Amino acid sequence: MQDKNAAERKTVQTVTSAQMRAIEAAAMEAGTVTGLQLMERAGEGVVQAVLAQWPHLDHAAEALVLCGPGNNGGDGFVVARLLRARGWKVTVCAKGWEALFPPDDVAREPAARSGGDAWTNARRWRDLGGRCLPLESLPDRARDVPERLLVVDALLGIGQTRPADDLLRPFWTAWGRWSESESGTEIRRVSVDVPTGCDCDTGEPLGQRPFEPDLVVTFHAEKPVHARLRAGGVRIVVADIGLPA
Ligand SMILES: NC(=O)C1=CN([C@@H]2O[C@H](COP(=O)(O)OP(=O)(O)OC[C@H]3O[C@@H](n4cnc5c(N)ncnc54)[C@H](OP(=O)(O)O)[C@@H]3O)[C@@H](O)[C@H]2O)[C@H](O)CC1
Ligand SMILES: [K+]
Repeated sequence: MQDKNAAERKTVQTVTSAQMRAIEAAAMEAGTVTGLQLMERAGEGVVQAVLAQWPHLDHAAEALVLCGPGNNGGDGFVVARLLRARGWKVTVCAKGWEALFPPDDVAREPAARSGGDAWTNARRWRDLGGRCLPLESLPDRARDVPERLLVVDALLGIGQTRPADDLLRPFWTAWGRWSESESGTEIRRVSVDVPTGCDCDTGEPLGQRPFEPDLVVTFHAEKPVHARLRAGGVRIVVADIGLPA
């Protein structure tokens, strides 16, 4: 008789985005955790999973973190800060954070976004001297791509609701140019929580071409999209961020 626990361990818990948000809200409501703690643990989980998957990248690779306008982007700013603290060269390219990183370097703090956890982490990145370039600033020549590069997709997560082509276009355009790069360039791609351009509850693409990660690090439990990604050969890691089962 198969050990019941082993069977349980084999079954992967799957939750929908709505269930995820309810679990998160209940934990914050109960005062057992704050959104900022969850975001920090999410970023830590991504970094640990990347180092476990590709230990040779540590101290040897550069990171390009793509941050979107919401909390998925907030996770990205945490990842950027943690990798920089490990000595990585980190470039952040983002959409939706222009007020904090204006081209004229005079930060404006619009009321709209200030106060959220993502805003806090974007400011932490700025306050340690981190810069934030527009998504259109991605290196567009193969020779400008470092020998070892980690691309972090923190554009959209479980909050994506519509085609993401506009957000992904700058990346796919640059990617097309990078693929001409000399052999030996190693580019690894990791998605935070959910690949941008994927509906996490149906697994269906949102737009023409979703981000194509080698690794996805999700939080607390898989979402329905992850089984489909795993079936397609993508490595899925579930990071524990301290939420109750
Ligand atoms: N416990 C947890 O699950 C934790 C999750 N974290 C991270 O938070 C994200 C979810 O963050 P959220 O802000 O809810 O959503 P996203 O960041 O995925 O999306 C942000 C907003 O982007 C807009 N949106 C939606 N689709 C598009 C699109 N195609 N193009 C542009 N913008 C889009 C939308 O806002 P609108 O007002 O424009 O509709 C989204 O709200 C989760 O995935 C985790 O990474 C916590 O950090 C840790 C705990
Ligand atoms: K993502």
